[in-house]
Parts: sequence; C-alpha cells; structure tokens
Amino acid sequence: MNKIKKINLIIIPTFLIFIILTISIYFYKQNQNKKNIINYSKFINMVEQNKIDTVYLSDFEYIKVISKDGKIFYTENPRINNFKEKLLLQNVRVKENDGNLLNSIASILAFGILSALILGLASKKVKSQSTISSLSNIEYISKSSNKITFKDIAGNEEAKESMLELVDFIKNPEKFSKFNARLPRGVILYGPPGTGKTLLAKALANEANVPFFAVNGSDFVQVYVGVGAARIRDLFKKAREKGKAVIFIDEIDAIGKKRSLKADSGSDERDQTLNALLSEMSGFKDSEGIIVIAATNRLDVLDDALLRPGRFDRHIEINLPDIKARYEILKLYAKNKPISSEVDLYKIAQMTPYFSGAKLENLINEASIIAAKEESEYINYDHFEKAFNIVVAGFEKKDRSHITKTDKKITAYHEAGHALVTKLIAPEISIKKVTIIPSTKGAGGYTLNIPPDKMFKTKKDLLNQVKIAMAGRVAEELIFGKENITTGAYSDIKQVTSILLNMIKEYGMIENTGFLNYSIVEENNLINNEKIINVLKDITDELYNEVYNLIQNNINRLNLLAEYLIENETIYEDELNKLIN
Ligand SMILES: Nc1ncnc2c1ncn2[C@@H]1O[C@H](COP(=O)(O)OP(=O)(O)OP(=O)(O)O)[C@@H](O)[C@H]1O
Ligand SMILES: [Zn+2]
Repeated sequence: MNKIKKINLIIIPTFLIFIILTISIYFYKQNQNKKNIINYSKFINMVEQNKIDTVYLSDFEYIKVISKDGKIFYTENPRINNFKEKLLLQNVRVKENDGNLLNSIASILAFGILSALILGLASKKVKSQSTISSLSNIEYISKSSNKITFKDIAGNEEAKESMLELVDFIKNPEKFSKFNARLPRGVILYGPPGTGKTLLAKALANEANVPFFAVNGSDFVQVYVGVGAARIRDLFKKAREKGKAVIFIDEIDAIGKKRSLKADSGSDERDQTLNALLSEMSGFKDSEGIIVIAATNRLDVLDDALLRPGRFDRHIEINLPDIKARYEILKLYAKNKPISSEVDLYKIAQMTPYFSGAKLENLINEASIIAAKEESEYINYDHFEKAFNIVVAGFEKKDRSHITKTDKKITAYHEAGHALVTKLIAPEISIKKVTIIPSTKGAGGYTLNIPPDKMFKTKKDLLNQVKIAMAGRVAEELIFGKENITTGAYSDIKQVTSILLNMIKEYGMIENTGFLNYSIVEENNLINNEKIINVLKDITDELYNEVYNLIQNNINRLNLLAEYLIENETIYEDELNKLIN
C-alpha cells in the first residue's frame, strides 16, 4: 500500500504540470493566432502580387507570414502537398517550422515531459505490478489474529500429533540445538483436497504463536523467467522480518514436480523457482524457528530434490475422514446452528462416505441455506437430504462420493481378506489399521501392517507375504463369485508376481528352478522363459488354493470383519484382534 502511495506522489504532480503546460501553450497560440489573421485567398493574392517575403510552414492551424513591408500576420494552413513548391516558384522564402521560439521550446518541453512521463509510468507500472501481485498473493495472518486451533480440526489424529511436535520445535529451538539435533525445516502434508491441510498449518502457527504466511505454488509459475524465484525470496524475507514464522505453500507440485527429461517450455522458470526455494530453505538456521509446510494431493509427483534431508523431509499423510471423523466434523460445524433434535449426525456421517471435511462443511452450509429459505425454525432431515443432493450433484465424476454400496462392500471384503489371512498365518505382523477409505496407499482401501524388524526374510515370510496379497482377491471370489472378481487386486497381483519372481531369479528358493541366479543366466542368453512362467503359474495356483481353503474355513470371521468395516470404515488393531479371536 505504501509503495502505491509513493508512486502516486510522483505521478500526479508531473501529470498536472504537463496538462497545465499544454493548455497554456494552446491558449497562447490561440490568442497569438487570432491577432492578425488574413484569409487564405487574400494571402494568395498577396503571394501573386509579390508582397510576401517569408512563409513559415508548420503543422499548426495557422501559418506565420512576413510581408515585404515587415508586417507579421497569420493565415490558414492549406495543408496541400505542393504548397512549398508553389511558394518557391513565386519567389517566396519558405522556412519550415514556424520559427516561433516559444513553440519550439514548448514542443521540446512537451516532448521531454511526455517521454519522461511515459518512461516513468511504464517502469513504475512494472514495479508496482510486481509489488502489488506479490503482496496480494501472500496471505498473511498475524500472531494475534490467528484463531485456528487444533481443536477446530476434527479427525486426523496422527497428523495432529506430528504437528504438535513441531510446535515445540518452533517455540524452543534452543532446546534441540543444544543437542545438535537437526530440526525439521519442511513438512509435506499430502492427501486429497479439502481434508484440512491448510487448517493444520494455520493451527500450527497459532499454537506456536508465530505469524502465518501462505502462498499458492501456482502463483509462482509465471511467464517471465525469474519472477517466481524473486517472489520466493520476497516471501522468505518477509517471514524473516517477523522472526519466527510458519510459511505455507499450497499446491507445491506446481513448482516442485519431478523434472522431466524432456525440457518443456515452462521448466526453466520452474527450476529457478524450485532452486530459489531450496536455497532459501537451506539458508536459514535451525535456531531461527521458521518452518515451511507444503501441501500437495500427491507425494509421488514431487521432485526428489525437495524430499531430501534438510528440506521437506517429513511427510504427513492426511486422509479422507472415516465415519467417526466425519461425525466429529459434522458436530463441529453443527455447533452454532439450530439443528433439529430429530437429526442424528451419526446417520449423516453414515450417509457420507468419501466426503472430505470441506464437503461436510459445505453440506451443513447448504442445509442451513435451505432451512433459512423455507423460514424453518430448525434444520431438519429434509433439509439435509436436499443439501446432500445439491452437494453430490456438484461433484466431479472423478470424485468418489458417488461410490455405490456394492463398491463399499467389495472393498470391505477385499480388505477383510487381507487382514484375516495376516492374522491367521502371520500373527507376528501387527496390523495398525484396516480401512476402506481410499488413500494414496491403496485405491480401494488398505491394510497397514508392520512386519517385525529383522535382517533376513525367510522363505516362509515371503510365501506368507504372497498369500496375504492374494487374500483380497480370494475373499472377493468366495463372496461374490468367480464372475464378479474385480480390478481391485491389481497391485496385489503385481506384488505376488514380483516376490515369486525374485524367489526364483535371485534367491534360489524354489525347488523346480534350483539354486541359480537367473539374472546371470539371462545375461548369458541361456534362459528358458517358458519354464519359469510355468513354475510361477504352478506356485501361484497352489498358494491361491491354500488361501482359498483357509478363508473358506474362517468364513464367519471374514463376514464379521467385513461387516464391521462396512459399518465403521476403519478398524484398529485392538478391535481387529478381538473380532478375530
Ligand atoms: N478435519 C477437518 N476438520 C474441520 N474442518 C475441516 C476438516 N477438513 C476440512 N475442513 C473444512 O474444509 C475447509 C477446507 O480445508 P483446507 O483448506 O484445510 O483443505 P486442504 O486440505 O488444504 O485442501 P486443498 O488441498 O484443496 O488446499 C476448511 O476450511 C474447513 O472448513
Ligand atoms: Zn488388496
């Protein structure tokens, strides 16, 4: 704002002077012209009668003429092509430019001022544009005006825990630097849109009592090389001026995408911006207490340079809320609204699988609007239902909110299969959670298991891994029939193939193929591909049947697990163990 004012202080007076000057010159001329004006035909007569000494040609409306008897007068400028020649033929002296000193000075002056003004304006404009845009693109929330706390974010318990740790890093960096511990400088929050990544960053700033600076990665992608990098430096400079701070970069992928081998047109600029970001981040000291939080929907598209230690080396996944989290979010936004007592928010949570926090907030808001329009006293089920249709209809196709009950059931059985077989054949593997909420770890749902920490894997471990991977498909086949198996096992099949192939080619663990390293065999062109494929098929058939029988014998447990998942969407270790035993 200050800069804009300064610019106005220069431009406005200059402009005024220019206008006043122009007007005065104009009036001066008008008056002067009106002094001795003779009409053109009279002037031509005088030329023909040889009474004219000099004519001053100009672009003005009137031209200056000096008669042989020394009188000065003006006549209308005929603006004809061969005017000069005509005069010369009549022995009239012709001077170009009307010989008026004032006019010349005025022209030079006017020209000078005008060019100075244009130049000045142009440069000021460029400057002010870049200041304005970089200023307005940084969202700044001061310490005192940030009101978001971790309590305003429902669900995402693991993420909140990690963020709480960061509060301590920002508040007491000395505590850690005493031990020479390298503090996290950058954290990446990744997950689907609208799941509260921005909220988490704001809450972090507030709880650590530091200012919050936010930018969007796509704002740095500019046509002009160097602008993005300059903005990054500007951003960090502003943050440093405040001492400690949280810097939030949304959509980091816009500047931090993996560099492609083929240089595309925008890559130069993006590289410069990315490099500026990396060098700013390695530039601040641990004791400074500045933390950069970046958000993206996908971690796998980011350039490795960003993810290295000392940069964004902490990655926190933010998931779509499960039924409990959705219930919490709904309660949060229903707090200050007149919701009818007939409305059970848990039922709304059940209705809304795959809704993000943002969509839930949107749902309640739409319901309130409908209730208000109807001048109803309370927000009731009817309003929620209408709102639901509005919100769902507004979704894009790629959105998962339209997922049918059948899809949910398939995913539940598939994941239940993985979990059940894990517990039955490898109880030493702990299953942290099973969920049918999709995430970056799995398209349908996923089972998060942690194998015991040991240096070597046994043949049995590997075969168990294969069986666990097969269990999803097996459960699908058992429950829905051979014809109705789905593409959901896509990555499981990849995993099975790669483990078994390694067992044959690298580990010499399969009897039929022997104690051989098949990569070396292959290098020597000795490989018999068909044999390996046949061995692979035999093993998978055998293992698949084993898993099939195992699940069939435990079908009640599978049903129990799947039903629990359909109802609750997520199941944690304790409940899982209880259900299976
Ligand atoms: N877990 C949550 N608890 C409470 N509100 C939430 C939650 N998740 C999302 N919201 C609501 O959704 C809005 C959008 O969330 P936010 O901007 O933090 O999402 P985001 O993950 O940063 O999304 P994007 O990736 O689109 O930037 C929030 O302002 C809030 O109203
Ligand atoms: Zn699977």
